[in-house]
Amino acid sequence: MNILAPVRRDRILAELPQCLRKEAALHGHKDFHPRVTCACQEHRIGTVGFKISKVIVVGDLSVGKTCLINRFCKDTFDKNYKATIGVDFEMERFEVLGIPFSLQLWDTAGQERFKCIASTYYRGAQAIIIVFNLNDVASLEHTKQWLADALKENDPSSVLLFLVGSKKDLSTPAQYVLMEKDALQVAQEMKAEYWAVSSLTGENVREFFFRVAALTFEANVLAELEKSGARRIGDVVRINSDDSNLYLTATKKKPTCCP
Ligand SMILES: Nc1nc2c(ncn2[C@@H]2O[C@H](COP(=O)(O)OP(=O)(O)OP(=O)(O)O)[C@@H](O)[C@H]2O)c(=O)[nH]1
Repeated sequence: MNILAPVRRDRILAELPQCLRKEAALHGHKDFHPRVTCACQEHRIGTVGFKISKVIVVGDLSVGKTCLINRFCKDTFDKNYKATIGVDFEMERFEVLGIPFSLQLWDTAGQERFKCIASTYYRGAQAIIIVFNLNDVASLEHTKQWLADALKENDPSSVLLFLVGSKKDLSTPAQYVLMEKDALQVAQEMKAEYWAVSSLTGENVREFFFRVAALTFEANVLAELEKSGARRIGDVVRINSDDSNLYLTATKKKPTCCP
């Protein structure tokens, strides 16, 4: 029996959402990777692991991490500051290329005194969102330390990074241009994708989280296909350590559309 309600109609991704700035994008492809599209079309998406991805949101206190998550998940905005104590958690459900997919969004505390509690939740993230305030250059400088701390608990070669400037509504266009120049440079050094958002007005919030969902989904499916690649027809399977080899033979119809 399926006890989950259907995914909201406005959480369905049939195409790859585009980046904000090509200079600092995780990749500039227009579509999902062909292997991912193909595997989803044929429902060859294997084990369940990749259908949920853990995402942690880190950054200085009061940069707007909680407001960012609340704008996306609940479409609310609170102008009063309430510090996050340790961590909070939201689960957001999507459908990507016809496949149900969820993001676990971990909102962590920026205040120093709660940081050690929050950091115990960093492990096992597939994506790290590092937030800074577009009107506070110190918060941008601190993003490098936030990233270093988060990466101590994660595999830097497989985790996706997003650098997000918040409170865009408070910047004048001239201030914004200056800040963006520095932020793009930091994003390029970190190999992160850059976004600028406002949780007050909602500018770019939905676009940003759709991009996070799409890219983590894509990375997960590719990793899953990579793992199961060892079990493809024609591959050598080594048994024990006695040098005997077996070759997998065709037991299933070969996929028709895979590159
Ligand atoms: N104008 C404006 N204010 C914002 C925006 N986002 C957040 N704020 C305000 O900034 C303050 C801090 O926001 P939070 O989301 O609680 O900050 P946080 O990063 O979660 O803070 P910690 O939990 O201490 O780490 C609140 O008063 C929010 O109303 C925004 O986009 N525009």
